Amino acid sequence: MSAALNGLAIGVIGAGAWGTALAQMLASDGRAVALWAREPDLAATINATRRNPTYLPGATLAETITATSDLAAMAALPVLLWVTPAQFLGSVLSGLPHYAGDLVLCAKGIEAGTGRLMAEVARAAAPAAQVAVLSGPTFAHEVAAGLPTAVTLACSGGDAQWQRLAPTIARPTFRPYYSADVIGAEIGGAVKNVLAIACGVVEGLGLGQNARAALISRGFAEMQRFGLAMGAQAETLAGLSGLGDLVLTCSSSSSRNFSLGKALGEGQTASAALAGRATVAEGAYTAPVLADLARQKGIAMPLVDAVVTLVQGQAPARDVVASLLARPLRAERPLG
Ligand SMILES: NC(=O)c1ccc[n+]([C@@H]2O[C@H](COP(=O)([O-])OP(=O)(O)OC[C@H]3O[C@@H](n4cnc5c(N)ncnc54)[C@H](O)[C@@H]3O)[C@@H](O)[C@H]2O)c1
Ligand SMILES: O=P(O)(O)OC[C@H](O)CO
Repeated sequence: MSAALNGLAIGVIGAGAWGTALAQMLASDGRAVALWAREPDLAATINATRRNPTYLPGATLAETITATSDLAAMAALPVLLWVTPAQFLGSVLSGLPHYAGDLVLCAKGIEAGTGRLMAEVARAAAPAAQVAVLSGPTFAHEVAAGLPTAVTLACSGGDAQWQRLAPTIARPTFRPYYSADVIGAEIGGAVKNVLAIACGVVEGLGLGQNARAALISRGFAEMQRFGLAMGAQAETLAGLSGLGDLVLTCSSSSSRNFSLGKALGEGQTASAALAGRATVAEGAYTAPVLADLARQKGIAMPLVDAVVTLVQGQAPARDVVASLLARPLRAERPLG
């Protein structure tokens, strides 16, 4: 299989919904793309049937996508889009410790146990790699279908890395926008997943559109407080990878995080709502570590705390909403 990857410009690590959709988008103009699947039988299925029935059913994949489960073979590619879920970035990347190409991180989350953002995890596992972050409002099935999509591409290597990556990643309906703010791009994606669970709860409880808009706005205030304290730039948080993705994910049950919250709001227990999911709702894993980081920094994130209470099954959704509404009245300013 590795011979088949010789000379390819780009590969995707992780054949979940997002990795598969990114491979499909990259192959949309006939370019060859390598797609690494953790599951060997899934790699074989993709090559034989041009389908990923486990994670992206419905899409017919381009002939120029070559799937493999040989991780070492991917090291030869100069650009890798890394799309394993956040909690598995370190373990999978440790299989390519000497990778020295462009490593474009696409997972949205914070590592539980360590509190590390994705770029920090990546730099520890593959110190020679040049890290970038791709994040924004991007439902996988829409990208796979070729619908117009815009993302933030935050490059730790600045303009020189952007000049390398933009032509490799951009396609007529997929527009990356340049940023040098890696931390800001990471924080927007990680925090919005947690807030999307809260928006799903609002939907599940039938609390209405006013409540959801209030939650998006006050949730954005929490994202800003946390992000700025972590060194993010305000304009990144207000851009595609922050507010843009928050609005998308908080508005649709196409979001796994939103649908998890909806199930909780409808009265399912957290353990039942989380059990048996083949797909990942990153916010459930990020919420506790995000709340810990915020506490350590003295940053108030009441909505994030509420999501932690819910995903840890400590109280039913109605009680959690009642305590949020009973909080003392205060000034609106987001950073106060
Ligand atoms: N699906 C989307 O629309 C979308 C869009 C943008 C970003 N993302 C982000 O992309 C990342 C991947 O999400 P997805 O939707 O592709 O995943 P998914 O839910 O479709 O699939 C789960 C993935 O996890 C992998 N996995 C399971 N156990 C593993 C393990 N022990 N070690 C390594 N990998 C393991 C599976 O192989 C599979 O690739 C997440 O951080 C998600 O937030 C998803
Ligand atoms: O389905 P979700 O909740 O993981 O969200 C998918 C993407 O992150 C939306 O941008």
